[in-house]
Amino acid sequence: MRRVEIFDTTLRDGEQSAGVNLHLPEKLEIARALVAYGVDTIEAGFPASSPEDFRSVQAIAREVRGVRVAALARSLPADIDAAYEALREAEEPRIHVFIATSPIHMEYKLRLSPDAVVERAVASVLHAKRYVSDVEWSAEDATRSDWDFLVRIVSAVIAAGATVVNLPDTVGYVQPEEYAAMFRYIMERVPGAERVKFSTHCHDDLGLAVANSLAAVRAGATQVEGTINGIGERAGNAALEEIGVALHVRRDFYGVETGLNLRETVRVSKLVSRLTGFPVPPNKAVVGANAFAHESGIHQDGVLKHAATYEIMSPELVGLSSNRLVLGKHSGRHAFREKLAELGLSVTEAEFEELFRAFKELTGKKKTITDDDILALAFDMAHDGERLEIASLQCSFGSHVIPTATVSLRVPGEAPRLESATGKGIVEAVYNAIERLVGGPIELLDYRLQSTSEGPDALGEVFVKVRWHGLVSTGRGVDSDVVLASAKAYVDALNRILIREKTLGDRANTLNEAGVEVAALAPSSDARAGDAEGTGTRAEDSPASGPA
Ligand SMILES: CC(=O)SCCNC(=O)CCNC(=O)[C@H](O)C(C)(C)COP(=O)(O)OP(=O)(O)OC[C@H]1O[C@@H](n2cnc3c(N)ncnc32)[C@H](O)[C@@H]1OP(=O)(O)O
Ligand SMILES: CC(C)C(=O)C(=O)O
Repeated sequence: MRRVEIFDTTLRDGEQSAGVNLHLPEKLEIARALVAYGVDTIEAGFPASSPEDFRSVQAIAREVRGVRVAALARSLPADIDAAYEALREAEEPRIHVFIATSPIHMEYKLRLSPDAVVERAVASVLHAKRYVSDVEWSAEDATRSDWDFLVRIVSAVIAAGATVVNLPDTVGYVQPEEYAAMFRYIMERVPGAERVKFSTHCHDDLGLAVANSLAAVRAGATQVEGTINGIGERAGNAALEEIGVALHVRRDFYGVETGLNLRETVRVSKLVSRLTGFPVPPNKAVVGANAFAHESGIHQDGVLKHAATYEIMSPELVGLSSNRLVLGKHSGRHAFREKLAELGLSVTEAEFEELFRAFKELTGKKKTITDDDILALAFDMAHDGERLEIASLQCSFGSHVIPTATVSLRVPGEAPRLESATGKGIVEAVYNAIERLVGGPIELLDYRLQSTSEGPDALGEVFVKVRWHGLVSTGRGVDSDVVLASAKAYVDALNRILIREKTLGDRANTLNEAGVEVAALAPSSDARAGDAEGTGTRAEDSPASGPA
């Protein structure tokens, strides 16, 4: 198979993304990850552009081994001198010189005639050749250049010693067939074309960067340039992870191979996303969070029967441990049954149908259905009414009173329990009272309050995350009164923990973050009577012990 080299320019063109500024330690970390990913060349920067870029290229050239390191330079002696200085200690240095060849760039930007551009291009290659044997030459804006002019200038730079000829689609303008035709046209007419590598470098202004790169490979290009996650100037560059996987999955079509270690794909993508602060969209090909997630019933059924029905590559190929079946409103019975089995819930056929109906109904109210939601549905079905519930709530708070809450809690199989407590705020007072009622300690890990809609009749919606009995759970409460919504959310989270303990039994311990043994609901206690925030009040009718 023909070998296609991968030229990564995440640290040069990728860093040209508006809003990205990578510091040296971050660049070194990315460079090392790129070596593990198996790229052939890392374009480490543009040394003449700033002392910081110079130092980064120098450090990568000095410290990163097992890869070719390239540095960019304009067709100016000083730029080329700086590139060489920075690359001096590289194992395999490459100087990358460029000049624009399109009429618009030559006339308005460079203010040079085509003859002068050819002269500068040749002089820059000759200058770089004094330092290194490996010189890449790029025709900036090649795709808006005259093809015969490209034949002329490419012939001249090859004669001057260029080892790689890059024909970039600098402004993301070209179409796949057109780009392929351009490569063929030039490669067929340039003397010595067989001695050099032809390279593609595409931008994504029309969303075609990857398609154009692949079209050039079909036409004979032997080097592909791009960036991880497709970051780069304007709409970005061609996404290397997509190209790498496309060339592998469709090797029957392209007949080429790369040196990429595809199992590093997700790892390097995540690293670049984290260090650049550019999130990867969930629907992004290959590395998006949903790239191997299936939500609709027909797809989930197919994947459960044979993954290849809806997956053209395995998640393991790119370094993921498995695909994901996401339960949502489009899911069907096969996936739901699989989830129940995964959660260790065994139900009769009639119960299954009832649960499935309840699940479908829930998808109309909630965007994401979690394992806890399924457990709660199963528990509700099996133990109708066996839940903690706020029976009543009385609050006293204001600008000059200590916030105090009295909560009456319905506990399965008992008379309601009653407790009062104070807090720094009224919600804390409510939570302290509930903690006394069920037996703490309960740790509040997160609390969020939002409105369900706009306008005066909007409801307060509270989300909490708590740790109790060593288990962590979220809870949700909705009410026109935000304090009551807060109480409901807290109790909902506690119910979910109780459900997990009851439904999963021993398996709950595998979910037990703290490794603490799961306890039964503790008796209502005055254990915190001396607590600075507690009133110590204990209702007379509180039972001595709670349900097992
Ligand atoms: C398509 C690409 O991605 S090319 C790489 C683009 N990357 C960058 O530009 C990032 C780094 N750039 C920089 O830090 C700065 O632009 C520098 C340091 C390189 C130059 O800064 P300045 O000297 O202030 O020039 P400025 O950026 O304003 O203008 C660019 C100059 O380079 C010239 N130029 C552009 N390309 C080339 C080239 N390939 N060869 C020679 N000269 C060039 C322009 O004509 C212009 O020259 P002028 O000042 O005589 O009109
Ligand atoms: C310098 C060249 C390779 C470039 O980045 C472009 O044309 O987009």
